[in-house]
Amino acid sequence: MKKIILLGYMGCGKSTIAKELSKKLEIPFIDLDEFIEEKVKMTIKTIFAEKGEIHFRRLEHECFVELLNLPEAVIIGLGGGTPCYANNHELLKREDVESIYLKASIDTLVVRLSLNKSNRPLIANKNDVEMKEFIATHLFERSYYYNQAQHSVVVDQRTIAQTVEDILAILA
Ligand SMILES: Nc1ncnc2c1ncn2[C@@H]1O[C@H](COP(=O)(O)OP(=O)(O)OP(=O)(O)O)[C@@H](O)[C@H]1O
Ligand SMILES: O=C(O)C1=C[C@@H](O)[C@@H](O)[C@H](O)C1
Ligand SMILES: [Mg+2]
Repeated sequence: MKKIILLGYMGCGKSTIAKELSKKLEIPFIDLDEFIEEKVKMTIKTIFAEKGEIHFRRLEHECFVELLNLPEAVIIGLGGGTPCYANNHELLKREDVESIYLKASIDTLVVRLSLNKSNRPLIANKNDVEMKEFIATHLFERSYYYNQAQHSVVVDQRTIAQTVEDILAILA
């Protein structure tokens, strides 16, 4: 069965949008970050701190493949970095998936992330000015991978409900 994959930078709204989409489509939603945390019984923050990012990226790839191999239809919300490592971006092009990039501007990301950054290890220790600089560079580096998705929707100035409608139109 087809998998619907939502991807994009931290804070673009993957988890929020996927939850709503899941209600509308009556297809279960699995958040890759949460799946990883449950599997190894550690938070992402602790995995980064104790095992390092390379270990996390390997685990993330294995878990992503495991979810793609599930027999049933599911909505998968990727981690912010998932498409950018381990050739995961190639998996976004598979025929049995619909991959959708939630495209947010730097300003949108700064607003959304400044509200809740403590659980996001890559930005947890940055002030607002450092965070904007970091996001600008990082988003530029990552855009190539995000743009490998089959579809993209701009999420700036859109409510959660509007973005869900935009995605439903793509899937129709
Ligand atoms: N229109 C909107 N669409 C989606 N999220 C929004 C919107 N407006 C505000 N938000 C908020 O943006 C924040 C980030 O959303 P969310 O946690 O879903 O992002 P994410 O892409 O899953 O991030 P991460 O990669 O860190 O898991 C949340 O606090 C959410 O409520
Ligand atoms: O953008 C990233 O590289 C990350 C995003 C989060 O979803 C987590 O997967 C982790 O904090 C790394
Ligand atoms: Mg999320």
